[in-house]
Amino acid sequence: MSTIEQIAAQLQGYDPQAMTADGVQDFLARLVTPVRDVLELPLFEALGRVLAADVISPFDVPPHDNSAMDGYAFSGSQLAPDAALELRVIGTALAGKAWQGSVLPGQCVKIMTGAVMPAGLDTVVPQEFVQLNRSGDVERITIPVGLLRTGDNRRLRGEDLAQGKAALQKGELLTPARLGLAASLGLETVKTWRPLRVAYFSTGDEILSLGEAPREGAVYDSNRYTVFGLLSRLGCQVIDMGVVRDDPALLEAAFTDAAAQADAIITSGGVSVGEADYTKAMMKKLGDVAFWRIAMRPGRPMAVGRISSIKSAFSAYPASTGSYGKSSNEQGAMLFGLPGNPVAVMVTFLAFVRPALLRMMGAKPEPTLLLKAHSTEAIRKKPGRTEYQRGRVSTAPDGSLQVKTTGSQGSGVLRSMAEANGLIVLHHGQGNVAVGDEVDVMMFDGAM
Ligand SMILES: Nc1nc2c(c(=O)[nH]1)N[C@H]1C(S)=C(S)[C@@H](COP(=O)(O)OP(=O)(O)OC[C@H]3O[C@@H](n4cnc5c(N)ncnc54)[C@H](O)[C@@H]3O)O[C@H]1N2
Ligand code: MOO
Repeated sequence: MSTIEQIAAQLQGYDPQAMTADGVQDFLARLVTPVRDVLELPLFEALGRVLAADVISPFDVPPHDNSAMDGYAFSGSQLAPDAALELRVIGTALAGKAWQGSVLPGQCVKIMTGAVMPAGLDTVVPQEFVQLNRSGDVERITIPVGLLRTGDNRRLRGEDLAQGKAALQKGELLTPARLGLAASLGLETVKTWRPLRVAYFSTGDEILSLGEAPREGAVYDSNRYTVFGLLSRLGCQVIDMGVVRDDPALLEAAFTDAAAQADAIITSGGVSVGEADYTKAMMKKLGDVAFWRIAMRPGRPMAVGRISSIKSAFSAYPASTGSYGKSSNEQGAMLFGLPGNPVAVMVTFLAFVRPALLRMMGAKPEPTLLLKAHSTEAIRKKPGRTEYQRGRVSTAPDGSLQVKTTGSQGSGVLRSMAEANGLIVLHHGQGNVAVGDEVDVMMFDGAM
């Protein structure tokens, strides 16, 4: 049994001609396998990579008890419930330099934010809370009654992170905050999974590459540019293979070449029922591929599977950024055969390909965050399919979120996609939307 057949057999009621959006996600989650090669990267090169191992804190953070305020450190056991506390100031503790000496009852030390707490002291009174009395060289403070409790304004050693504990976990994407956290532990490098290499090409005789003269019935290729952008935002290494004509020999060369170098291949076009389409036939010949009709709009037809990596003698398509060697995927490269229509490409990428690639990158799977916004207009929707409508979320005068579609929802209309900041997700069972109804929105956020 092929892998596709095996997964199909595990799923109840699998029907390639009637897939739901949820069913596609479930299938893909079973089909993809994560990369295995680990790279140890300096922090400046690790942004957007996925951790291949927990980051263990080599010490307590903060390393000492320290003050959270500019003020006076003292022993809180002297606080009385019914009397102000008067203390004599015997020195100053600066940040970066521990204060030496012992502090007796009735004494305190002026302290700066971040400075190490002097031995035996556990409480800090912020300077604006005290009354300062000076007589000659002697400084005294009075702390009003009822203002503080023992331990106030002191940050405890190990309060952020305890030595030996995981500060970051395997499978987490390295965000700016996580890079900062790793740096705060003094770590110069982190272990990450190697980046994914993704090859993509557009198919169709009517597709022009930029620089070609316009001709009747032909359109400029936009899909390679949107796919390039979406992949780059994900931190993938992209391999642009151009436009491939609807010719069996050219298609075979493109697929086998892509499979030999990439972890995944993304194509657009040729997955519907058009007559002069060799694309589907070639996918079938070279791989283990399912052809789906998905109950969704846009993005109805899609092909998914693996293309076996027959080694080509040489590659005409070197990786455009860096090189981490050949694909190590013995099972062949994942294939995502997206429909040709420009918006269908982007929607199927965001809904299905992106989560699948994140899994391949070794990232911990996280459900897509949907936020709720009130629709400013009525939207017609038939139950029985998932619709992704291009919309713009904004803040309503009452401070709540509202969303409006950005015009024509035709699956070739990129302008309304370019104006949108998210996709309104009208779920499978959902019907018409009335003005003011709450709808779910998948925000583009960092994805595009
Ligand atoms: N009888 C049926 N016809 C169609 C069906 C169907 O179910 N039954 N599905 C429709 C849907 S939905 C879509 S989407 C398309 C998908 O067809 P293909 O994947 O075979 O794509 P093409 O026919 O090659 O192209 C569709 C459309 O998109 C334009 N295109 C293609 N590639 C690019 C590109 N790289 N840059 C810009 N534009 C591109 C192409 O010119 C066509 O206009 O099939 C429907 N038909
Ligand atoms: O749904 Mo097709 O994928 O409309 O353009």
